[in-house]
Amino acid sequence: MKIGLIGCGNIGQFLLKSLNVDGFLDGSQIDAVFVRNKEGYEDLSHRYSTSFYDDFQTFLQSDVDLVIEAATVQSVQQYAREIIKHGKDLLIISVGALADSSFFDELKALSELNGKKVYLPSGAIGGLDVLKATQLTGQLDSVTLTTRKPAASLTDEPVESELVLFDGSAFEAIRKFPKNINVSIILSLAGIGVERTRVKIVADANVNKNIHFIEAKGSFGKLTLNIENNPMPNNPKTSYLAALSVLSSLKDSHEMLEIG
Ligand SMILES: NC(=O)C1=CN([C@@H]2O[C@H](COP(=O)(O)OP(=O)(O)OC[C@H]3O[C@@H](n4cnc5c(N)ncnc54)[C@H](O)[C@@H]3O)[C@@H](O)[C@H]2O)C=CC1
Ligand SMILES: O=C([O-])CC(=O)C(=O)O
Repeated sequence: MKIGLIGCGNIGQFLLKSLNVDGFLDGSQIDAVFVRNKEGYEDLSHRYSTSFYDDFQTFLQSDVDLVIEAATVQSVQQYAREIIKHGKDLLIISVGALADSSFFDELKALSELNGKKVYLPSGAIGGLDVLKATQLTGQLDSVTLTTRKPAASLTDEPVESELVLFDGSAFEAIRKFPKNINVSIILSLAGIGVERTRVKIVADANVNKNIHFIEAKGSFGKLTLNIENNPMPNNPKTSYLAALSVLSSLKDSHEMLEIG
C-alpha cells in the first residue's frame, strides 16, 4: 500500500521511521508527505526515501491509496473532503475535527459515495469496544473522562499542585483544547455523543504521564479504565500510545481476521 502523510511532527516522524525504515507493514510505505513549507525537509526526505510537497493539489495527485492525517484538527477540516473525493482512504488522528456533527455526517456520506474508508484510531485511550457494543441498544447512561497531564503541557500559568482547567462537555473541551483532548471525541463517537460525554481536564504539577480515567455506566454494568500514558519525547502533550494506535489501525486494515 502506498501511503500519504499530512504533517511531519512527532507522530508523523514516528510513522516515517516505523513504516519506511523498520518495515512495520510489509509492502507499505509513506511515499508522499504534505507540509506547509517543504524547505528544510531535504534531510528527512533522503533519510526516509519519500517525497515532500507543500502544494496540496500536487500532493493529492501523488499515487497513494491512503492518506494519514497527523497534523491538526484544523487540517482535517481543511483537507479531508478533497482526499476522499480524490479516491483515497483516510486515517484521522486529530479526531477532534469530528466533534462537529455536520462535518462528521458529511465525511461519512462522502466516504460512502466514493467507496473510501475513513479510519479513526483509538488514539491515547482504550475501552471503545465496550462503548460501541453497549450503545447499540441505547443502554449506555453516562460516560465521563478525566484527563490529567503535566501542567506545562496544558497551561503557561504556574501550577503548584493541580488545577482543574475545564469541566464540561466533550464538545466544548475540544474547542478549548484542540491539541490535548482528541481522546474525548473518539470516546464520544464510540459512546453517547459529544454533548453528553463529560470531560474534566486537570493540569497536574506532580505527574509526568498523560493520564486518562474513563468511567461509563449502562445496562451492561460499569466500566472504569485508567490509562497512564508515557508521553512522546518530541511532543510531551502526545502519548506514545496515540502513535501506536495509528500503526494498529493500519495493520487492522490489512487483516482478514479482526480482533476486538
Ligand atoms: N486521537 C488522539 O488520541 C490523539 C491525537 N493527537 C493529535 O494528533 C495530531 C498530531 O500530533 P503530534 O504529531 O504530536 O503533533 P506535532 O505538533 O508534533 O506535529 C504536527 C505537525 O503538523 C504540522 N502541521 C500543522 N498544520 C498543518 C497543515 N495544515 N498541513 C500540514 N502540516 C501541518 C505542524 O507543523 C507539525 O509539524 C495533533 O492534532 C494532536 O492533537 C495527539 C495525541 C493523541
Ligand atoms: O496523547 C494524549 O494523551 C491525548 C491527547 O493529546 C489528545 O487526545 O489530543
